[in-house]
Amino acid sequence: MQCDYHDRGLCRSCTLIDQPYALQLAQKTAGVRELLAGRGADTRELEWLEPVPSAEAGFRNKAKMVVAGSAGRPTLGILDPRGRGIDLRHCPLYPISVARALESVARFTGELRLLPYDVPKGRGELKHILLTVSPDDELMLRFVLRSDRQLPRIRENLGRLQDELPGLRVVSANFQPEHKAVLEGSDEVMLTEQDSLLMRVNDIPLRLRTRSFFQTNTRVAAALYRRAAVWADRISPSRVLDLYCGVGGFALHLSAPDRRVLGVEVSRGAVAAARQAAADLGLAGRGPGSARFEVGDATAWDAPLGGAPDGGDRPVEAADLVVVNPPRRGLGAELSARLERSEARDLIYSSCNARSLARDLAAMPSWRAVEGQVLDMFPHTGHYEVAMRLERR
Ligand SMILES: C[S@@+](CC[C@H](N)C(=O)[O-])C[C@H]1O[C@@H](n2cnc3c(N)ncnc32)[C@H](O)[C@@H]1O
Repeated sequence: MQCDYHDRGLCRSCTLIDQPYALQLAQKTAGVRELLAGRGADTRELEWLEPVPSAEAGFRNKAKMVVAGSAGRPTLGILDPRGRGIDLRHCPLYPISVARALESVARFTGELRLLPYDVPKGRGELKHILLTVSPDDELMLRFVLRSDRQLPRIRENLGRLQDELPGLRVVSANFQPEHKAVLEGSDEVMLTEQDSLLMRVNDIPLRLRTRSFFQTNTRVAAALYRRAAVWADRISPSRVLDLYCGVGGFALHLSAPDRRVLGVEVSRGAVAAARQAAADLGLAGRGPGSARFEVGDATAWDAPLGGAPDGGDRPVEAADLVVVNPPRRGLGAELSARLERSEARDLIYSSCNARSLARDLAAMPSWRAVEGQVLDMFPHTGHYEVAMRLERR
């Protein structure tokens, strides 16, 4: 893929962009095999499935843009080493609809003369623009501001931006008052009535709220959830536990009339969104065919899963199939130990960091890896997703 920003030395985020895509994919596949084999995971019976490639351009569903420049002529992109803005609004990783929307947003903030936050001087109001696009080309826009001073002006004029961007469904203002390199703060106000973006993935109507995680490459995420669903159908579990469930991508793809699915996630907004999607699909409740979501720390989760033979609740360790999809840091010692002594017979581990995956698998010697697949969620970088199916030895 060719990128002007890269060729002109303005952006170096895509470290592998000069390598042909097929080579990138082959290196990722070879890299994960080597890493797992070298760290003590039981991979003797591991069969690798064909890797899932990504589109080379237009695959990222979320743009996280630092705003800099002047009030009348903002830049949306990154900062150079001296804190000056580099405009990346036509970055080829984003779909055309995102580039168009960023044009409109830049014009809008310029017309309102919202002063970009100046990092070296610690002055200004507008820090970041966060824009997410759904598979139906609908948009969620979040203004990250230093304070609420400019909020009334944004509110008053928002109708103009909505007229220009008919797909703009969700708009919010997030406040990040501190002078530090953090993308967003903990306070957020909605500027539209609609508070979640419909993210239809494989016909499952997931809902994304403002501060929740969503896989950044929607098409590859769709392949990941389909892969997990195929594995689950083969395993045919009656109780599924989805730890680190986010807005419910795995849990809702794995639901079936004879299964109870429980998702656990630390973010309240994500759990609310997952519950809404479950209700939309008619999966609310606790019985067979239900998908339930609870707020909790996955590493310490001990609420009951439901479905005991006596009609009562069973401990969570009694899940037949556990799905884990942790952040880059992985499961850690505590959860690895719980999975090691759990009653579960099957485990699906989806990881965006093969190093922490390898460490966790080495800490769970009673599990053997039987199938694995690299899913290239992040082309042109060294990162990738890897999905593993494990069975109790
Ligand atoms: C890689 S994302 C996976 C989300 C989801 N499985 C999906 O496919 O979109 C990791 C998720 O774990 C959540 N998380 C982080 N630490 C957690 C913890 N200790 N307990 C539960 N959830 C946690 C994050 O909020 C995030 O939603």
